[in-house]
Amino acid sequence: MTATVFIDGAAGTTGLEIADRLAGRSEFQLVVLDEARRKDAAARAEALNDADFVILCLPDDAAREAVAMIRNDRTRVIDASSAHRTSAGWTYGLPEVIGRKSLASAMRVSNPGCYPTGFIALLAPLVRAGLLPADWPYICHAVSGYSGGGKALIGRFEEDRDIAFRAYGLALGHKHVPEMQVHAGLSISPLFAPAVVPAHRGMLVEVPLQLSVMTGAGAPEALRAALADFYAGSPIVQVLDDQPDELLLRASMDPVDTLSLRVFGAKDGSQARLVAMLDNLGKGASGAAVQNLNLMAGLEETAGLRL
Ligand SMILES: NC(=O)C1=CN([C@@H]2O[C@H](COP(=O)(O)OP(=O)(O)OC[C@H]3O[C@@H](n4cnc5c(N)ncnc54)[C@H](OP(=O)(O)O)[C@@H]3O)[C@@H](O)[C@H]2O)C=CC1
Ligand SMILES: CC(=O)N[C@@H](CCC(=O)OP(=O)(O)O)C(=O)O
Repeated sequence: MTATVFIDGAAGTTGLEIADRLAGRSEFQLVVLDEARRKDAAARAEALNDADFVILCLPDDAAREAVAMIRNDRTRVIDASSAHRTSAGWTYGLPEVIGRKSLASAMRVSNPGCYPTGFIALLAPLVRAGLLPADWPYICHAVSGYSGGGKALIGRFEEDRDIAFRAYGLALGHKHVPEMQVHAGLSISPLFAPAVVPAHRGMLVEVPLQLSVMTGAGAPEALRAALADFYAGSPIVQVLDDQPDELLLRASMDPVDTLSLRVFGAKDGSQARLVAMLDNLGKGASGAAVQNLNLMAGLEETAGLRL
């Protein structure tokens, strides 16, 4: 049977990439509101209540409003915004970490933030395994392509070609910090230092570790082996054991829905750098939404993905 899918916010950056990944899929029929009606509350309420699946690709407040407009107990929701990522009653849509079975019956799924996807994928398995402490003040550095900020940031970077690097979140308390703490299983809020580079897509998320002063922490090789073991068999998350001298984000990067994890270690084992690379619009947003939709619909999780 064909399930109907309504993307609320379909004209935005994430919505368009989800529609790309669903194009040609016979299992789903996309419901599209034309330009004149896509922000019309009555038209949206009707589409939200008629669809089998709704994917919210909206700013947080509009996502909360959309959820409130659903007046039935049948429509299943994937919210790409950060409105519900630590909310009770919502399943966090990182299947590799929370378990694929949780997605199968979930009615409300919160798609992870792009940066938290890398951070949580690196830390959650290691904290769970006792190879890294839960009570540690972790720091996360990250750089993102400008599409991570949606239409507004794309417009800004495409207008001002002179921006070479944009450090932001300088007031601390970035909106991703709560989900990073909760879903990595940390008792201390991590310090998050994000930046944007003049590339459309792609991101690198790093957690540097002073292992020698972290009581009970595993050696870099043990951390790498534990991640490889945890993600063994995943078609999407790859744990690489190459040790390149540099990691490059390319401005010409094509869309991709994989997530690559690496552990770099000092020769004496005293320090390590955990590094995740992903496409903010792939596993960081639209690819993850389609993976979650597949699992919710009981389909192969990689259907339609760019692997
Ligand atoms: N970009 C990324 O890499 C990621 C984005 N996300 C999240 O996904 C969500 C969408 O982000 P993104 O696609 O980047 O943002 P965009 O700004 O590119 O798109 C948002 C879309 O929502 C539309 N919109 C805003 N308010 C309403 C409303 N009340 N009713 C209907 N449509 C509305 C906008 O309309 P208009 O076109 O008129 O402005 C726009 O088309 C956000 O919550 C974002 O934080 C999550 C992970 C990564
Ligand atoms: C480069 C950039 O601006 N990135 C966005 C995060 C993108 C993302 O993960 O989306 P959510 O807002 O849904 O969490 C930011 O830092 O706010």
